[in-house]
Amino acid sequence: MNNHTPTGIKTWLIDDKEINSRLLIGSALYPSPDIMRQAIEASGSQVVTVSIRRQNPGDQSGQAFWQIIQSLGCHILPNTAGCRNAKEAITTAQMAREIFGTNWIKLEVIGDDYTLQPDPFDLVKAAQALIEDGFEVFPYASDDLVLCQRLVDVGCRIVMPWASPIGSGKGIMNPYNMELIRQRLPDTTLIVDAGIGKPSHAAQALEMGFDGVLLNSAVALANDPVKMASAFKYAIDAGRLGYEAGAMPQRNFASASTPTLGTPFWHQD
Ligand SMILES: CC(=O)[C@@H](O)[C@H](O)COP(=O)(O)O
Repeated sequence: MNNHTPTGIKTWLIDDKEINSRLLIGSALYPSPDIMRQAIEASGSQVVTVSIRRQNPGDQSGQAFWQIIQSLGCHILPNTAGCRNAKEAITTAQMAREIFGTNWIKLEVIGDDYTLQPDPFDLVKAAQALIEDGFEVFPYASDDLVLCQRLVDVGCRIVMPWASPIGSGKGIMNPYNMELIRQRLPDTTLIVDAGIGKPSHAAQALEMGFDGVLLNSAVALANDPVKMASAFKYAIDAGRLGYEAGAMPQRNFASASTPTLGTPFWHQD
């Protein structure tokens, strides 16, 4: 089977689904539903996260939005955005499963309103309960190694540490923490979720060996969301190719790239 995309990027698996793009994209904050559609198409993403608390496909108000999402043919990743404890998140996830017909859930349990930092205690509690209930849980976590490990311990096959707070656009705040999480959880699918502001931030995440990136604000709030979505597509492919190619080791000293030994050719007889 040829598992390469036209750009040379290998396909990968999320759960049992074969996916071409390593970009997962949000569906909020766009200037209009049509710009959202164009941006998602330009991004090449095949996984779109939707908030059940903000956009109910059963409501008349959400009908146009939902029709666009369905027409894209992407995998839907419902999220529990806005939930502030395990009980709310579990109930929201169960509603999402019925409405969207998927066992995938992006689990958000917010612990602090200012930073939108996840509540680590209720996050692990909710993740465990949802996994026992048959969900594929995509937990939004901070860049804390022990929290990510606990999520794996309770059965998460995917963990999504933040780069920086949601909507901040600051990129990877703590590269050391992120490198540690990648090294210590080599068998876990790790997706950087939140805080990505520029295509170079996303490329950096992929170069570090993260399996994918989930973002929303950087595209939706760009001056030209469609062009920015396209920029992220190329950046993510570049970052992944760079990771697969294996970067040269860094050195603290210079090493001439042009050898200067021997006689210049114009002095040779
Ligand atoms: C849409 C969504 O799920 C966000 O909550 C997600 O965490 C992305 O964050 P950014 O908007 O910072 O990319």
